[in-house]
Amino acid sequence: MFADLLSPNRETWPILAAVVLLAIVGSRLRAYSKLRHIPGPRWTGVSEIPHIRAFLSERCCNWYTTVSETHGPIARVGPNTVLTSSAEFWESVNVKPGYRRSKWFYNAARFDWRRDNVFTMIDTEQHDARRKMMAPGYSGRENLELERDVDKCVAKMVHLVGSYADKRGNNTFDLANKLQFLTLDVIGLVGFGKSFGLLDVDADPHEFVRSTEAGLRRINKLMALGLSWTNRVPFVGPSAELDAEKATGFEKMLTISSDIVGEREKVFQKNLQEESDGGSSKPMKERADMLASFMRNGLFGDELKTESLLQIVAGSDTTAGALRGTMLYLMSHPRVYRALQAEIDAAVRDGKAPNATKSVSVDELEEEDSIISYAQTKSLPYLQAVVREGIRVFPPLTDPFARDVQPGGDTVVIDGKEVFLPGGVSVIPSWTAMHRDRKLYGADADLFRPERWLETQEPDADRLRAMRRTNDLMFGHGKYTCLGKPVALIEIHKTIFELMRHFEWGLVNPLKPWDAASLMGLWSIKHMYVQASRRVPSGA
Ligand code: HEM
Repeated sequence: MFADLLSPNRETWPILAAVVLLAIVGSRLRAYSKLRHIPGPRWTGVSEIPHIRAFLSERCCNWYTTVSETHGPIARVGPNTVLTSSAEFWESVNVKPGYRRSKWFYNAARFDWRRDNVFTMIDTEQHDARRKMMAPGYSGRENLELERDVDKCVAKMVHLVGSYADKRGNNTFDLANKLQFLTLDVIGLVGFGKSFGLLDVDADPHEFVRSTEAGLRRINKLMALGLSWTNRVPFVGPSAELDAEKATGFEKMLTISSDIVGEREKVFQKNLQEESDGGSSKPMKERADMLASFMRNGLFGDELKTESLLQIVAGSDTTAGALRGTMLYLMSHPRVYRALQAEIDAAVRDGKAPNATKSVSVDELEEEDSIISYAQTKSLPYLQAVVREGIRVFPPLTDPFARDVQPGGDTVVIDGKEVFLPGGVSVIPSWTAMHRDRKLYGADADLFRPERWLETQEPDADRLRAMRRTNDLMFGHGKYTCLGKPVALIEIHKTIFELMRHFEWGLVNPLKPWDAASLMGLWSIKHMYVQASRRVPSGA
């Protein structure tokens, strides 16, 4: 009989087929039994196909929102995966010691098969040690040039938009594209001490934008098909080896960043040597920026290059997404648009913001104090509320950022009910559902209404605190909190203030304001055509 099965004939084929079928059914039933107590869309208990299809549609976030609305704050989206819109639970997932990042998502985000960066590190001790070396550089503490660098780029952005506003004839332009130039230039200057110069030439000669989108699309597919592990396979996974021949794309980005980092490291090491030989303390005289801080904290060589490249990937699409979303909602909500401009004009009149309205040349705009300072933006409550509301109604992150439940499993309380999660199950945040939770934000949670951040006083102080905590989750939590949060917040507040102070905005096609795809948890947005015209602030 056994010998017959090894060399099947007409009679043994059906037996073989039945055994295979039974094995498949058995494995699916075992998979189903794991999360059968958690509701979810049909087939998700036994198959990954619905989730894979959602990833490949490049609108997975929409599916997540529907699933959360239909099945509640914890829902099953695959035989081993749950989705949560509970802010409290997601917060706890990020601080409980046994939970760790899920390989299937974070491995896909690797851009070199040889090494991880701080974002892709699964091992928590390794992650914590690397993060410690980098945190001072990302904060303003050891990065004294941070705000000034952002100012230079925002000034160039205002100048570029002004050049379109002054154009005769068709003066429309793709705001999504210009905002990406801005965020890339900021990362270049803040992270490497050298801007990529995209705003200067109003072009992307090395095709950074196109290549980033293509790279994200590729890894989105890898992740969807369960092939993230290939990113760790020697010579199969992506490589950070330089190909000097490549004049464009990700390789060019790599060459440019690698050259700058290499140069800076040489100077740093030389100064360090002189210092230890008894010379002056030159390393401290270096540009006090992110790179210098990383090196002062012991990050060198390939690790330094990898982490520097991570800034570009982690910091450009995210911040550009937040800016695009907020500008779109402002343009489509005239009441909010006018209220923000009224606060901006009053701030300029009352001396709470620099009066730069007459200065239109880029040199003048770059002059000290022509761009609102970050400290000044904090005295503008409506602007603060607009920024919070912008990332709430249009979360700049879309998909996974998954975590694995601790090996022994965990019993969690969601909406007052105890739920057991077996060890190794992946937990995914449902960003939009979490940030539009009606119980927390009220019946109008879907509406762009910045006032909600201002009107909640006693006896609702607790609710306001909960709203802020939930909103802050957009930048991660605990030891995974976004390292670039200070950079992003400085950039977003300043940019929204200056774009709304200097220009009136209109959408070219309100029926289809942009083309958007969700790739690896980030928005890839283009074709956001707008018209901007110069404005004279009231009372100026
Ligand atoms: C609106 C803009 C941004 C948003 C919404 C955002 C969001 C996030 C989130 C949610 C995480 C945590 C990921 C996780 O839980 O695994 C994160 C991590 C990170 N972000 Fe951001 N980010 C933004 C801008 C930036 C910028 C501008 C930079 C760089 C200058 C940056 C650099 C990083 C880095 C290096 C990490 C990894 C931190 C770690 O693993 O310890 N981000 N970001």
